[in-house]
Amino acid sequence: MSMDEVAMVTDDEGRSWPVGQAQRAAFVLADDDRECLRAVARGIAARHADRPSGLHLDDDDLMVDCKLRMLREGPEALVRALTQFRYRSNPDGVLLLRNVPIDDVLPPTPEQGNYDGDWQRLEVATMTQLAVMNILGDVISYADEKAGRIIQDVAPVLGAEKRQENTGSCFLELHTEDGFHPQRPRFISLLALRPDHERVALTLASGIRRALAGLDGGTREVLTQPIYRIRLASSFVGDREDVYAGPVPVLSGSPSDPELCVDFHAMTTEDPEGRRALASLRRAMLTNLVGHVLEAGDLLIVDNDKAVHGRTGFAARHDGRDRWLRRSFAVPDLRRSTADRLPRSHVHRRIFKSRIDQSRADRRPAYSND
Ligand SMILES: O=C(O)CCC(=O)C(=O)O
Ligand SMILES: [Fe+2]
Repeated sequence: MSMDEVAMVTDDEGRSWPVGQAQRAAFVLADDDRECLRAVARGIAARHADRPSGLHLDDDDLMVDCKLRMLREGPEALVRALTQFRYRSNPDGVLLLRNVPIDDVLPPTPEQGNYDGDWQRLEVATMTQLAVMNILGDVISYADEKAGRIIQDVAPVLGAEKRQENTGSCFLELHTEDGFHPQRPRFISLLALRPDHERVALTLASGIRRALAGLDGGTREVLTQPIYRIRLASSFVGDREDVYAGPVPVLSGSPSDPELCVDFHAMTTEDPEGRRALASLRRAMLTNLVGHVLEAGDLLIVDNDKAVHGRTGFAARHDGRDRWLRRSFAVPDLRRSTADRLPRSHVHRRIFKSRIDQSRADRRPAYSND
């Protein structure tokens, strides 16, 4: 799509919304900076070449190395842009990096949504993403989700088309990532290895800084009340539909520049005013959408405190060349979750245990379905 073109998005209620270009917040790496970053990634990979596959990437020393090498040898303009985004965010709450290095030869898109091959076959993409995330914050993952993988795969899974999670391929409603989690990510990155065949899957985002102007004072006030509950994502609890976190407010922090935690699919409230306020917020956020069809080498960073994100539908072919993104998370301070991680691990322990698990466990999880 060109800079001027405006796409339309139809949500799952059949209403259409215009989409601006996420490219207005794009940072395009110069070719020599891309090659510089590739060399940084390969250097890190070479020093950690012996790491086995599996949960190989969950190691403090690897994260230390990523940060150090990026600061010492990475492209200065990129480190500057990432650091500024960390401090200041921007009106749309997204930063699109383009011309990011990835591996020349890619394995087939994983059919079951998880890449189980050797990480070394994706060493450039893997270490580039970790290098970027280590400038934005402290990398974290969640044991409940995709087995706690530090880098997760986002690919369409046969039979999951209608799911409101990243294995699906229907319209994915706007959401804060893991808004129900006590240590939800501050930043999410989505690095594209392959776009969808027809290049119609628009990754969408909308920033609260823009949407706030569309909300009257009364609505803002209601949204700051802790009256909302969020259903835990199916990626955490499987088919259970009755596990909720909260109550929480939708808006918090500075009244003029608030933080946002919302999910237009999984959030509910019993309060009628609260429901009206949520509907107004959804309209305001859909009025301020930006979107981008992620191409190979595009890395979209979402500020998960300032923006919601989602995706339009697309058709998967299951031919090994379907859309394939890789995702990772960062929090501002890993130490906040010390009690919930093993020493030197960046994987947060499970927050959900089924009733059967609980009868075996001594310690209560943060949420349960009791
Ligand atoms: O597929 C996309 O573009 C976004 C998926 C998503 O919301 C996620 O993986 O968190
Ligand atoms: Fe998401």
